[in-house]
Amino acid sequence: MVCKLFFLPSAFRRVPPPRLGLANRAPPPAPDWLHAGVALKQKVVWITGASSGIGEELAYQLAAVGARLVLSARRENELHRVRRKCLELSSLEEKDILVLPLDLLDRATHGEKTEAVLQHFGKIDVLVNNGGRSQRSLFIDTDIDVFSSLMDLNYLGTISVTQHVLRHMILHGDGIIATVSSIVGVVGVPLSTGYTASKHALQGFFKSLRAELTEYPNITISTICPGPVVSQIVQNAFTEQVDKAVSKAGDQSYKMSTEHCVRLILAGLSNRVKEMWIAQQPFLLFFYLWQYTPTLAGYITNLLGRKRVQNFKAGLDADSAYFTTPKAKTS
Ligand SMILES: NC(=O)c1ccc[n+]([C@@H]2O[C@H](COP(=O)([O-])OP(=O)(O)OC[C@H]3O[C@@H](n4cnc5c(N)ncnc54)[C@H](O)[C@@H]3O)[C@@H](O)[C@H]2O)c1
Repeated sequence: MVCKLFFLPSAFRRVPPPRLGLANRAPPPAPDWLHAGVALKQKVVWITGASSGIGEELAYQLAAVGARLVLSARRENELHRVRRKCLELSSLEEKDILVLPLDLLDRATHGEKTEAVLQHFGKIDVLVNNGGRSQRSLFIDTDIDVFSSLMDLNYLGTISVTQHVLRHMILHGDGIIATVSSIVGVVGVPLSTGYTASKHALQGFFKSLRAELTEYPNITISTICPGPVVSQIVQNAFTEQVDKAVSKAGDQSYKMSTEHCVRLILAGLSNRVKEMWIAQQPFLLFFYLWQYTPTLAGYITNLLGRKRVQNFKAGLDADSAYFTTPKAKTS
């Protein structure tokens, strides 16, 4: 049975409110039940997309609990920056953190990258499939190439690395494959049709893979579905054309802090939770509505979505438009 970890409002009342900004990142003291990350001490954890946002913060909090790390993304200099900070924050030694540049789109290299990790550490205990990009554009105005790029990166890139690592875990008989999906792996929202499709693809893929692996009870397939979290995700999102950048990332003040999200992810991973819904209200409510009352969920999403589309078309900050009257034009 798929066990979900629901982060209920009562659970949130036990931790300090999220703080904003990646710069302000010293974690507040966490209650005992969240210190479960210590179960990952000495484990070899490979994080893709470790150069910013959730992946970067995962590196810091995993280093702090003594996990040995493989840091992957495309920008090697950024990975070295993250590695230096991990060493500062922990008692890990240089050999405990491997910087391994990796492009999720370059699937031909994923086998040799996996071999490089095995050569360095001899094993992989946890793979965190975190690298990915979002989308901010209307379907009607978006090149089909953007949809292809989103699937190549978020879906095919992820399952390609997974396949190589899983072969090793099957030999070893143990491990965790954790994939950062999204709230849009469960619900549907406007302006992110291709992104939502790629995360739904991951959800379906990993549900099926989990069912294929019942002979290996010690291999855990975990999907992590965050709501909005402070990161570079909107800034890096695809738009109407593959090479067109988002003009302005918009307000992040309504999002969960990266530190808080990652602390909850570590609690889930330590307990081998198979699906995690991690969000502040009102986003958490949306998971429940889409899961249990989809007709009502669709009705509410259409009401909010209509406003979001109108704001987007008017050049306003569509992401904060759910809650506030947007003031700033995005371009
Ligand atoms: N921030 C949110 O609100 C949110 C919500 C739900 C899910 N997510 C998911 O969380 C994950 C991390 O995103 P984030 O929010 O930290 O955003 P981010 O943009 O800060 O980080 C994304 C990471 O993916 C890496 N990446 C992008 N393309 C890559 C490629 N071709 N090869 C290798 N690495 C690549 C980036 O370099 C970066 O390290 C993503 O899968 C995203 O879909 C984010």
